[in-house]
Amino acid sequence: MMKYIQNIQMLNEQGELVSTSITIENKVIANIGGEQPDGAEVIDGNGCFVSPGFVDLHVHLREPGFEHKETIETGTKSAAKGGFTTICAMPNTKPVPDSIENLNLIMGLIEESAVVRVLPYGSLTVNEAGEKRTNIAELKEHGAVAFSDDGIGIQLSSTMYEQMQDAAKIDAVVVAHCEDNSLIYDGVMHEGIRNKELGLPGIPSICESVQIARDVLLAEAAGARYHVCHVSSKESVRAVRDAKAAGIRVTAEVCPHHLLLEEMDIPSDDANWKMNPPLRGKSDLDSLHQALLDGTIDCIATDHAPHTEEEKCCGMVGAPFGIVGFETAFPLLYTNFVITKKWTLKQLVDWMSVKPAEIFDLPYGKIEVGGSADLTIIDLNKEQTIEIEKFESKGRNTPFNGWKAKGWPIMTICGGNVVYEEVINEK
Ligand SMILES: NC(=O)N[C@@H](CC(=O)O)C(=O)O
Ligand SMILES: [Zn+2]
Ligand SMILES: [Zn+2]
Repeated sequence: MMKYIQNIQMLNEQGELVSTSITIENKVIANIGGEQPDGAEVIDGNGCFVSPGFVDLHVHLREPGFEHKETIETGTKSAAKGGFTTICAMPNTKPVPDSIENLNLIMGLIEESAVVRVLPYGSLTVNEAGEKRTNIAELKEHGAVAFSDDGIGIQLSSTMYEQMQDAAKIDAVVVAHCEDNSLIYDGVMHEGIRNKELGLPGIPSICESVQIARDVLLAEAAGARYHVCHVSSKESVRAVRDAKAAGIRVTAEVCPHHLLLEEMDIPSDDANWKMNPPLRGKSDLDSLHQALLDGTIDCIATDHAPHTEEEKCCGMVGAPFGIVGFETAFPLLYTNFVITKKWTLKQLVDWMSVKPAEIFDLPYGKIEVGGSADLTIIDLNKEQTIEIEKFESKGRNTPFNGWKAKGWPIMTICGGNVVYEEVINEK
């Protein structure tokens, strides 16, 4: 089976858009810029931009165990609509992928209902309880892409250190949600200015940065590859920057919401603005931007975290942390940072596809002959208002409802298959 995508624009090495065509044969890219082969199905790109399918190292699909929030089917349809073709699913499900049996169960569910490539994490501790260590070598052999207890920080230094030592032996990446439980203080948003105005308990930045500082030293001692989840504060940025300068094998991700919003944007005690880590101050936001530009932060990850309307209805205290991210990530970042000339399109594409794939040694994230045909066709001129009612995700929990943005994916191709196609009369 052959597909020929004609009349599309691709980024070259210099970051310029050039007109080209792409031939797909079975699951791979067979040719770039070639003639239309006989018998190929023709897809007209209408002069749109073609990006490597986005790669997201940090997502929550909720199945098994929390299907009322999201399922692998709805989560991956949401990912496809957002232009993502490879997503790494965090292990805070029920059961937790902490054993071969549980990991196999999850991989079976993925096989049954995922529309894009889902690579599951294994957990670092049994049931993400922070006590008994999992056998990560065994989990890796059975398909775990990397290891994390996302949702909760690893409190005990020795647990983290010993898992890092095991990870180093098999060249696995330890991925950390950094949060010192003794520094949460029952907070629901950033400990800064806005939480005081709203009368809500705050989470200080040290809750995150202290654990990152600990972990980079542990990673150095263990010789492990260490990746920091959702960096949110300037002190955390500094800890990562210093660690990189010291030659420690650390990488880091930042989420779109932490680049777009800060604490003073929070309009009211509304749980659609509640996520972990919280939106911090303007100086933190500025520092995250600087860190992306200077390479301290390596990539962008959505931390897509769906919850139900009932769970998010009634103020910050009591609501779970998290917001959805797949269907708004690219248009928001493109509109606010590429159109405004803060970033180039190539930088954004690198941070959303090339770099994340490299961090986990994945053979995706690039458009190259012989590579997997993972492509996202994007109409950079199409302007649309974000409407939660139109989400494929079951989650409607986002602070971005009603925002206008340009740059919408109109077709997503994963492993040669069209997994999302814009319905023209959708409006
Ligand atoms: N980010 C969040 O606010 N929530 C995530 C957990 C996590 O990423 O820490 C979730 O699973 O809901
Ligand atoms: Zn987390
Ligand atoms: Zn998460």
